[in-house]
Amino acid sequence: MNPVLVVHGGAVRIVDKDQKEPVRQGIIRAATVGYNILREGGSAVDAVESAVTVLEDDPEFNAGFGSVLNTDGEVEMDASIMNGKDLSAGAVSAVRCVANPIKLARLVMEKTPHCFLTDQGAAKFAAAMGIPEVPGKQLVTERNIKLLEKEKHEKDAQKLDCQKNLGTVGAVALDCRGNVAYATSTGGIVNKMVGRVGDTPCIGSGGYADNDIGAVSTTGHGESVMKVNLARLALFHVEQGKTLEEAADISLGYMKSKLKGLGGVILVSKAGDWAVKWTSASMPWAAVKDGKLHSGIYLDDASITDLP
Ligand SMILES: CC(C)C[C@H](NC(=O)C[C@H](N)C(=O)O)C(=O)O
Repeated sequence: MNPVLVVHGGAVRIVDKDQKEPVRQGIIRAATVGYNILREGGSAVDAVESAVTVLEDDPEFNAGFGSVLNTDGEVEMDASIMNGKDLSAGAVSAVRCVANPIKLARLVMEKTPHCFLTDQGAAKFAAAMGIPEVPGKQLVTERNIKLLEKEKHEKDAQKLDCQKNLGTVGAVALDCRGNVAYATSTGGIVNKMVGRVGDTPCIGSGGYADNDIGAVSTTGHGESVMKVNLARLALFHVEQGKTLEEAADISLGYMKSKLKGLGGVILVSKAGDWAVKWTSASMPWAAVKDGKLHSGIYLDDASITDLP
């Protein structure tokens, strides 16, 4: 089986001119790291975890270091991961002082009898697993302090603003043994209430993976994504015989028509097909298959190159 790796860097985002290149570079770096794991025979779970870790460490994206701030000016992060082989899943929400929430989500999946830990319990578990605590302030970037200030001064703060600098991250993979997996990680939405949990850690909303169908990772307005179970909905349509592109269009279209919710999805099928779709202004993405790297940010700027 030829491995496939797809990553995204969030939806509803107008990438500033001076940010376009670092965003593209970050996405390509993550795709390359993930794909190299698959190429060397590694598992889909390892590949998606590593790709998302690269993006959590990159301040250009709204996950890990670079996460947007809640109304108290703090970082609270959500993440989830799923193994399509046995439907095992792990998630964390409202975690504050870890560098890589996706690694913690994987530990929840593999080292506990549960699939979802939150807030203080997640922090305790992280400490028990020997994950170093990072001071919350270390995750806060100057850009996100400014973004929160701007958001607080805007009258219509609840309205989705396409100028906001956002960038939830996610990955899906198919490995050479035919296993699929997804990972998604986010700082959520700027100026969110303390304790607000979005779609990203919710299995079926932030992502889904089943070897009999494929894998999906989502981004978008969390309150909308959750209400339609966007990831599972997309895979349902694949199960019903739709192509990946059709399934993505139908499920994103449903979210838009029912809730005016915008977002994006990346998908890989068990057969090794892949698709990327969004209803927002843009979505940085990259996909690697057969050594070819496909990437883009807007609708009309997809490019194909050989993987370095
Ligand atoms: C404004 C939104 C649509 C932008 C999008 N945000 C998320 O994906 C947030 C995540 N789904 C949540 O709700 O917690 C982004 O980061 O690109």
